[in-house]
Amino acid sequence: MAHVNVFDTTLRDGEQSAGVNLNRLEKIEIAKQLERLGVDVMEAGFPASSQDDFEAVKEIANTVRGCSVTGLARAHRKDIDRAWEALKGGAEPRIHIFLATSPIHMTHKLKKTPDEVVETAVEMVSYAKEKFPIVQWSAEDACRSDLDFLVHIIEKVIDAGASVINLPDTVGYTTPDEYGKMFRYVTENVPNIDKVILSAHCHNDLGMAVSNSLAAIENGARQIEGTINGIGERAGNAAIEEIGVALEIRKDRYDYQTNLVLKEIKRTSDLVSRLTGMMVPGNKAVVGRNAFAHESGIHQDGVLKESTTYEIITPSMVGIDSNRMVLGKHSGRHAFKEKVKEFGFELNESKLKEAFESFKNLTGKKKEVTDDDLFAILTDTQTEHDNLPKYKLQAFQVQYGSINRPTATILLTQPNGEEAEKANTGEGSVEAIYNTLDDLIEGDVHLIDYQLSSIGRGRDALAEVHVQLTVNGEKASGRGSAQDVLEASAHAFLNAVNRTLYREQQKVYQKAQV
Ligand SMILES: CC(=O)SCCNC(=O)CCNC(=O)[C@H](O)C(C)(C)COP(=O)(O)OP(=O)(O)OC[C@H]1O[C@@H](n2cnc3c(N)ncnc32)[C@H](O)[C@@H]1OP(=O)(O)O
Ligand SMILES: CC(C)C(=O)C(=O)O
Ligand SMILES: [Mg+2]
Repeated sequence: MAHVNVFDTTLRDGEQSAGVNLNRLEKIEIAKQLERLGVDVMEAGFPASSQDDFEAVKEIANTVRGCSVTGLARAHRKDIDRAWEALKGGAEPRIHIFLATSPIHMTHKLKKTPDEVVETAVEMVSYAKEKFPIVQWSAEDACRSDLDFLVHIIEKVIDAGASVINLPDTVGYTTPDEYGKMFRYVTENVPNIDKVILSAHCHNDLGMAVSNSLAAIENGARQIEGTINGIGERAGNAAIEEIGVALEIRKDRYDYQTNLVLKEIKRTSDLVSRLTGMMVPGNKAVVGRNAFAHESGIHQDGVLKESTTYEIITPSMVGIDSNRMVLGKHSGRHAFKEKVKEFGFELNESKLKEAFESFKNLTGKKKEVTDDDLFAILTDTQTEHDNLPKYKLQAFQVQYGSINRPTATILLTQPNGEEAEKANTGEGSVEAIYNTLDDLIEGDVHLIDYQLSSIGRGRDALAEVHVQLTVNGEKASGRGSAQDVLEASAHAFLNAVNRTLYREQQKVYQKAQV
């Protein structure tokens, strides 16, 4: 099995993401985590670009011992000198010099002829080699370069002392087939190519960075460059976690290994996301919030029966505790039943049906039904007495205006099964509801205490109301939850009244037993 080095450039190309600016301490924290992740080389920055970057690269080089630390430099003596000052204390000082080789870059940006570019590259690699034991040279914009020119310049820089040659797809233009062929061509045509490691560095402008990196490996690359979460210039770089997991999951096809500790992926991803402020999209491969989440009933049923039906990666492999069954509009009974069990409830068939209906009802109103919501539904269903005569809210309407007295109209099923409707007013909407319920309920009911809280957060969080009443002089408490505060208030009131009804019936039953 061939070994592929992982070269992480989160702290250099990743930091080039528009809007990202890491301070020294943040860079060091990420560097320590990259070491834990098992990368072989980390590019800590571009020392000549600023004093801050210089300090960060220096501190990382002097601290990290588990992998090689490198820094970027243009083909300029002063960039190379600065890089040496920053990196010389490292375990294995290594420099990364780049110079563009495509006609577009040479003509318009560098304003140099191809011969001048070869001359500069050779001169700078030789100069760097006087200081650094390892010199990596990159042919910037390699994919839009003339292949025979690439072969020529690569041969020269190897002779000048480069030990790693990187062929970047700087603008994310290439396809896997083309990128693979470029590596093959270079391998077959550069006479001294066996003296170096070939490296792939892909950008994601056309969404092919990971596929291109894998194609490069299959065609001779023994180092892949990328970033955590795929952050980087423009649309980003190849995501290292995706390449690492693809090599592992498809080892039937890719006979290569890396030193990556896959279990560290989740933590690394979280840390990079938090410190850079680059949020990971929910559907991002391997580390997205939904990467191990199942919402549709058929998938949930399949995964509950056998996880491999719909999961090709085990969450624990990348440091995620477990998959997630998201209960939502598309979920079915199997997953719901499982959640009921997980929460420790034992519902009989009719209660299970009732709870499932309440849940499905809620999915029509809320984007995501959270565990807290579900817990509330299940607690309500579990603690509701079956088949007992009770008051049940059928429908209600509240009219509220800043200048009118609020009015509630309520339709209720009574314990005898008949329906009754009434309307009344109050100082506020809740009081209007309670006054109306009072009119509809037999007996003397007084509200002693009312408390409102929300279950979970966000605009669509469920409301939970707890009340204390006296019903015919007896204290009773009640609880109700609903998406609407007024509906939760009505449920809580009726819940307390129904509890006193239940107590009455228990007393009658106990007397009959005696
Ligand atoms: C593909 C990549 O990701 S390359 C890395 C890109 N990263 C960055 O640019 C981030 C850090 N960069 C910086 O802080 C600044 O650009 C600096 C400090 C490096 C240079 O700043 P300035 O001196 O103001 O130059 P500026 O950035 O405007 O222009 C770049 C200059 O470098 C030259 N240049 C570009 N690449 C190279 C190279 N590989 N070797 C030598 N010179 C180069 C350009 O031709 C231009 O030269 P000119 O001034 O003679 O026209
Ligand atoms: C500096 C080089 C390697 C680079 O980032 C690129 O070409 O994308
Ligand atoms: Mg790049």
